[in-house]
Amino acid sequence: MSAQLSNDTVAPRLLEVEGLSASYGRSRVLHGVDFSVGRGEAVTLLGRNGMGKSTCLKCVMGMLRAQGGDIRLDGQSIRGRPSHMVARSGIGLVPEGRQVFPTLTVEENLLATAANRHRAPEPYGLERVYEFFPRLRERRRNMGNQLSGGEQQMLAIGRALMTNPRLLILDEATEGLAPLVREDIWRVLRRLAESGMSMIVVDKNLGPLLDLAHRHYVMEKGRVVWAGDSPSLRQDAAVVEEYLGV
Ligand SMILES: Nc1ncnc2c1ncn2[C@@H]1O[C@H](COP(=O)(O)OP(=O)(O)OP(=O)(O)O)[C@@H](O)[C@H]1O
Repeated sequence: MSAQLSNDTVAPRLLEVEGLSASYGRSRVLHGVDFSVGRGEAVTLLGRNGMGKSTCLKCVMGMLRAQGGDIRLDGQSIRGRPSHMVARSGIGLVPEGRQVFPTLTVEENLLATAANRHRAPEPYGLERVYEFFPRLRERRRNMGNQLSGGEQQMLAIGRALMTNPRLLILDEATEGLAPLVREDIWRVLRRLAESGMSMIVVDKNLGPLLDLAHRHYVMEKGRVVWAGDSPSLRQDAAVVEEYLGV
């Protein structure tokens, strides 16, 4: 990691999280978490339930106040920014539980999020989202609550894309979906990664994550206990067994 840190001083990575600590009430759940995402890199946060992955994402998104440490996007601190400003800075969240607007159509859902857009040279519009998700084009006049779970997930990803993210964050994007639908979602995420989208992915399915992501951070009780690339994690059966219980 030291070689990586010395690189960071030359050119900041896209996202740098350093010494992050956070609590819920009096209970501290993050104890100095460090991780980073390079441009065009897909990174995962791994670990069993309750280890602090979602809390890290909430702090990055400005949905929970970080108590210590720093969060930098392109070298600039975004710690303490409200979430709509974080979105406008270029971080798009696909939240756990999807949270699509049930009484808006697919198209209205997509356009509603575009209000918080980050300015980009090649902005995402409806057409570009529909290219990734032809199914959403077919369903564009349907209400959010008329969609299947998989379609809602596609819409949640489409909505995040409409903000023109520099960094896309996905929290449990395949949870509760049938295996074939999951595979559709993984396929789209691989296409996005291949298109150069920087991503943080939190998910329980290690196999597809090893194919999708370049690097991984394993969390245990609010700390990063292992960091490395996909080939190293594939080979490290002890880490997988001890911290991921697979
Ligand atoms: N709103 C909250 N209020 C109080 N404690 C919370 C809250 N949300 C999470 N926690 C606690 O914080 C710790 C970290 O939870 P977090 O949701 O970040 O874990 P996680 O690794 O994302 O796991 P999961 O996959 O279960 O979401 C856990 O002990 C959890 O019980």
